[in-house]
Amino acid sequence: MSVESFDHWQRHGRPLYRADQVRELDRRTIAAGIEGFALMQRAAAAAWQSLKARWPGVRSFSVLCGGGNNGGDGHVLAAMAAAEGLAVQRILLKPRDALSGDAGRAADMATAAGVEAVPWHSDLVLEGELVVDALLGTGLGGEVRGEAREAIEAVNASGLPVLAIDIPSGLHADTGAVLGVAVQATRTVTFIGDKLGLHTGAAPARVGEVDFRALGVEAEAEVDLVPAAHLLDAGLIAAWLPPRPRDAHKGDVGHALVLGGAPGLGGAALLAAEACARLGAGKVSLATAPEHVTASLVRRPEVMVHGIRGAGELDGLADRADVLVVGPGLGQGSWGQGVLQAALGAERPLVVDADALNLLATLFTGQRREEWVLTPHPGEAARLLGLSPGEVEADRPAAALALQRRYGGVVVLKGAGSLVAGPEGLAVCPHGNPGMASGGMGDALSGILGALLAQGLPLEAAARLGVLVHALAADMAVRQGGERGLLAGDLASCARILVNPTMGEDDAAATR
Ligand SMILES: NC(=O)C1=CN([C@@H]2O[C@H](COP(=O)(O)OP(=O)(O)OC[C@H]3O[C@@H](n4cnc5c(N)ncnc54)[C@H](O)[C@@H]3O)[C@@H](O)[C@H]2O)[C@H](O)CC1
Ligand SMILES: [K+]
Repeated sequence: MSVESFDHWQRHGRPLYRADQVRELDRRTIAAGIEGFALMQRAAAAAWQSLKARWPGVRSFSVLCGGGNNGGDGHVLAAMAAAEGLAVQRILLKPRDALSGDAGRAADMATAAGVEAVPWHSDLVLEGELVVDALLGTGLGGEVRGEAREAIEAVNASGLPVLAIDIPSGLHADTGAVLGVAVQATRTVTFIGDKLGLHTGAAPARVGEVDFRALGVEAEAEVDLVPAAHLLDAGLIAAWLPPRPRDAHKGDVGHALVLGGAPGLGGAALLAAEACARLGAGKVSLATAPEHVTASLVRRPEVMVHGIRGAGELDGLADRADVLVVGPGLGQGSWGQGVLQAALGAERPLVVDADALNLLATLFTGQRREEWVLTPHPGEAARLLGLSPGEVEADRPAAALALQRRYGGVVVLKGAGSLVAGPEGLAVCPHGNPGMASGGMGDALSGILGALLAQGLPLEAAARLGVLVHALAADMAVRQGGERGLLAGDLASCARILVNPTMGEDDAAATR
């Protein structure tokens, strides 16, 4: 299989690789005739272009070079910048005689270009307008130790903007976990294979903007590696949205039933139902405790609200719907247990969230099915896996894949860099913001997923698209009104704009 076609990319997202896969790409490229040092020069040239694009007019910078090929990239970049008249402070973590192979050649190239080598020492002052981090790349093995740790702390303490080469030093290339300490980058330029660890875990808060540069490798190294994941981007929306027939009527575009809102917990289920309606389900029903009916109808009369004192009063509702969303405000008491039991008994695709997930981890154990989407946050994921939340966060890709293997269907592991694990593999959503860490956001996501499933999207595509739209909508809402006070309703309104590609943000502003 050659590099995935643009159409595949559009429908599945850009491929992401683990460090070992990128090394394999590297090996194949060299085997195809592009030698290692030439590759290093391509990487350095790409990094230099990226630096000038982000900081045009820069006249001086410091570059910290580690002892491996990441450092080698830094040396070659220093030589290129010096050739264009910049003042470069080239700091070596390891002396020249400790460098070998391409890294040694790179150091000699910089020396030949007249860039003095300054040995690292703990009270060194970083000079220049910005710092280039060429300390550690994909060769990082374990907690950062020794002078590398000191150097990373000095970079972060400098307050200077940072261009990270390949990956911010200290981040795990596969999991995005911080291994003791990690550089806080303004921009990360990464090569050959975009890396899974740049888009999940702690990475979204550390990498700044990711500038991926293929270096022309895919042409040389027949890429028949199965990517570790796909990066979801906005192109996916247009590729997957089902066209709406001009003569459509509400029966044609799906009926979703939201089950939740136990006594005293009415808001979450209503938020899910509202998001479901906003994202285009033809009909939305809400089965909730009787005390919430009036408030729900006042808030959202388009939703068909049914007050049920227990699952026995569902009265065929589930059979009349195309998809069930169960969990928002479900509670874990007898009302919620009965409603979940009924949902599990229905022959319908399910979106399972919140307390329904907690019940799957405690009372309804051993469940596994193909036609459902589970949407745990790290705490719910930990309960479902019998791990601690810290263990889940230490390797989010592994946790997402483990959940999918155990429970089947598709699993959305929410959090910074949400992950979607399904039969087609793993997808990562790099969008979203801390404003989403507030009540109702998860309810909105489950409603969005319900709407896309109700409109006929296949399970995994609906999950990938729903997570992407949810996060992009949150980013749009933040652009419009800031992070604090971002509400689920704001997000649902922005999500609606995103799934109507003809509408732009300014059109939407005009309709408010
Ligand atoms: N296709 C490609 O992958 C290309 C990669 N390039 C660059 O090369 C690095 C990977 O280089 P490598 O020599 O394998 O490893 P690093 O330079 O990332 O690190 C090795 C360096 O770091 C020290 N070290 C390792 N672990 C630790 C630790 N826990 N604490 C402290 N120090 C540690 C080790 O001793 C070595 O000195 C890749 O990221 C790219 O930047 C090519 O230039 C372009 C193609
Ligand atoms: K680096």
